[in-house]
Amino acid sequence: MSAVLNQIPQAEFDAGIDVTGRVQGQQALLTPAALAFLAGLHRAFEPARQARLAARQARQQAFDAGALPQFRADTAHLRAGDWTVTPAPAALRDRRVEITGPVDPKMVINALNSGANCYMADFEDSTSPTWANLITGQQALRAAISGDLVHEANGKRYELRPQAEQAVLIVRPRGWHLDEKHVLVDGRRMSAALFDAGLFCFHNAKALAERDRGPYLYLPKLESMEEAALWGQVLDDIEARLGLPHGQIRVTVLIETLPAAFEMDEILYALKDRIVGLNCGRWDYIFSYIKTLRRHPDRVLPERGQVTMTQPFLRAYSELLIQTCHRRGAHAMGGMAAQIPIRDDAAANAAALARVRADKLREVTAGHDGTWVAHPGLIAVAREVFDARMPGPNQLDNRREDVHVEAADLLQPCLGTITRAGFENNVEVCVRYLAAWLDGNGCVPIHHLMEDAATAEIARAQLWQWLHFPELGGGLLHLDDGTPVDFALLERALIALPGRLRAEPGLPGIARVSEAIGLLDRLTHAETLAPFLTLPAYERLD
Ligand SMILES: CC(=O)SCCNC(=O)CCNC(=O)[C@H](O)C(C)(C)COP(=O)(O)OP(=O)(O)OC[C@H]1O[C@@H](n2cnc3c(N)ncnc32)[C@H](O)[C@@H]1OP(=O)(O)O
Ligand SMILES: O=CC(=O)O
Ligand SMILES: [Mg+2]
Repeated sequence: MSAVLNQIPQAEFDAGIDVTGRVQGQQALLTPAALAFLAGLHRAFEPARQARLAARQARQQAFDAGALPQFRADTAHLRAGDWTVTPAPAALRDRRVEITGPVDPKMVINALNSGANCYMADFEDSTSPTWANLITGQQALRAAISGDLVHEANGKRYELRPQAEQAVLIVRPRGWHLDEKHVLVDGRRMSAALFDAGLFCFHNAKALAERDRGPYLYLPKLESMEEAALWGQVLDDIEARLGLPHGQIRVTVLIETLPAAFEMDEILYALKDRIVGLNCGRWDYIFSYIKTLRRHPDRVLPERGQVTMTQPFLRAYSELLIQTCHRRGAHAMGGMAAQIPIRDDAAANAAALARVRADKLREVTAGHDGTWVAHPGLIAVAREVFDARMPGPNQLDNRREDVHVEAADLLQPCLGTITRAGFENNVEVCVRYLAAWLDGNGCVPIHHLMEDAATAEIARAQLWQWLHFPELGGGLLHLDDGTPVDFALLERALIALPGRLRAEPGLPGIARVSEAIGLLDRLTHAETLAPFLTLPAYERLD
């Protein structure tokens, strides 16, 4: 890359910005220039962010009143048009295996060294956004990029492999809906998305450009083309202020909300100069299906474990994503199987790996260009499956012209049941995950499955919808053994939990279990489904 970058702008102390969090060493990140840069982003884009969040609410009101998502009439010309996105940079042409994970220094080193093609460093679904986690994560990424990151834990020293052998770094900032309460600009909380993405780009864009890379971002939880366009404006502005060439920052967008599945072409178009691909964020997508259609009793989902990617509505979503991406020259990334290695039980471990293998085989056969793994122990399985079926760096030329997905296919009801084990598992996952999250841990293994904010949201939203089913006009739901699904059932499950959890030694977040139970109880009793679990939980963090 030959572009000459301007110096990062120097700035005077900005009296309008107030940092309320304190973590050792944060001054090196939150310099006057960095803070002025963040304040500039806030002042330029906060009104537009709020307008987009209000538009989400208005759209949800229409869905609650009976409307169903549909393809937009006003953008039919974009869907019909013949255009493609800017080709991927060399570093992102082959991304067959991407490892994801939180941003603590050990994880960052392990993920970059893991042998995966890319590492998605996650400030989102798998990070509990305590101030300490955010600052430590930004420090770790900055040190990793400059080659200085080392870490010591449990008598072991962690060092990075040479840069040429490291996974390509992609960073996932938090979504539009979240605030960063530790940074106030003119007395108002700034957007968490702008904080994460802005701070990362401010400190690392130049060093990445010198390596022929750029800040590469994964953008989560978008609901519309206008939200994508807002990201486009933000990234244009970041590039202009940092003196980066236009298009240096490249993005992959997660299609993980039901409304966004109806605007995939539009989202690609809105970010045409910088988008590299779309990703099937299946867990948030299932959550969003429940949330969007929460007042449509004819579309209630069965228990979480039965909602697999082979269900017709999920198959339609992934196939439409592949077809849309490949028509536009963009990568169609697959998603995350929830199984993780099981250390102390060989048979269970083999079964978990077989589930992962089957999931990856489905993805590569359908035409995905790469996939996600949650744990280094799964890289070999994913790579083997993709290597066997994808000889080139990607399969953009697999156009999937056989796919014909209509709105009704994306909205199809899903057959299945609710068992007692399924109901109780939802309760347990919510409580255990919330307790861990409140304790600062955003990703935990529960019953040998990876649980993060997205998987926990499915459990939380299902409980709300099932328990409110009579008010939604659906009548009382019953478990497959005939037991009514009512608040008494929830109470019985909640009462039994603390004793059971205390018996498990070393459970993450055990001290916060009562608080988690209280929060889940309030969220499930509330008249309306709260848009995100992490909104009320965040008020209790730190
Ligand atoms: C819906 C979505 O958004 S999916 C994307 C978000 N989710 C994720 O990114 C999942 C990330 N994964 C994880 O956090 C973890 O793998 C968990 C919580 C699922 C399991 O964690 P653990 O039970 O602690 O894993 P385990 O003990 O087997 O780890 C073994 C080693 O692998 C490392 N490891 C585990 N997962 C990862 C990872 N994703 N990236 C890098 N290293 C990892 C551990 O740090 C540990 O290293 P060490 O031996 O040097 O101490
Ligand atoms: O972010 C990924 C998802 O599945 O949700
Ligand atoms: Mg997600």
